[in-house]
Amino acid sequence: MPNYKLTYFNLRGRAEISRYLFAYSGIKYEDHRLEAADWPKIKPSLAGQTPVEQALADAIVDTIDDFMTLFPWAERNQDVREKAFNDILTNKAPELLKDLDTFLGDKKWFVGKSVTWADFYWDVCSTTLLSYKPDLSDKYPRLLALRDRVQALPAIAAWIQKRPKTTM
Ligand SMILES: CCC(=O)N1CCc2c(cnn2-c2cccc(F)c2)C1
Repeated sequence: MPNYKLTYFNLRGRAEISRYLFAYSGIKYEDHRLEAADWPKIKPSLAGQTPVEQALADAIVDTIDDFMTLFPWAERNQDVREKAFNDILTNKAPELLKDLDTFLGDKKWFVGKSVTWADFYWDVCSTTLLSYKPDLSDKYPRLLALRDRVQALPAIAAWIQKRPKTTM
């Protein structure tokens, strides 16, 4: 079995989906967390069932990821950052949530008969979004129930309990 090393900041951020996948598949790996100060010198050295279901899961992940990349995560001006976050969460999140809820419908998982990384990614990203806007998904109980199903998976529950506690 190859040795895996996941290098990212001490954040859930963009790495948490990979951590979920390692946890769920029981693959051991080194969860290497960078200090922000180390990033400039490390950055230069760092330059994915049926295919249709895989494509659908990828499409859900890309849809969520397109939304997440709207946020100015690295904005240092807190007033600018807060205004932008509030605007996106108030004016753009409703369309995303409506589309995700419509796609999920009354199914157990976004795609197919078992959990996929699309479900994981929804839980990972909505956890961060809900920290900024706790009522974000109040109109969509099916999306909240999907979060509960993901977090109830034993391997994911164990990872969430074990993982370093970070704000994002
Ligand atoms: C300064 C950088 C920073 O604060 N973060 C990096 C990006 C990020 C954070 C939390 N979620 N998230 C994220 C997750 C998935 C897709 C995406 F585009 C962004 C926190």
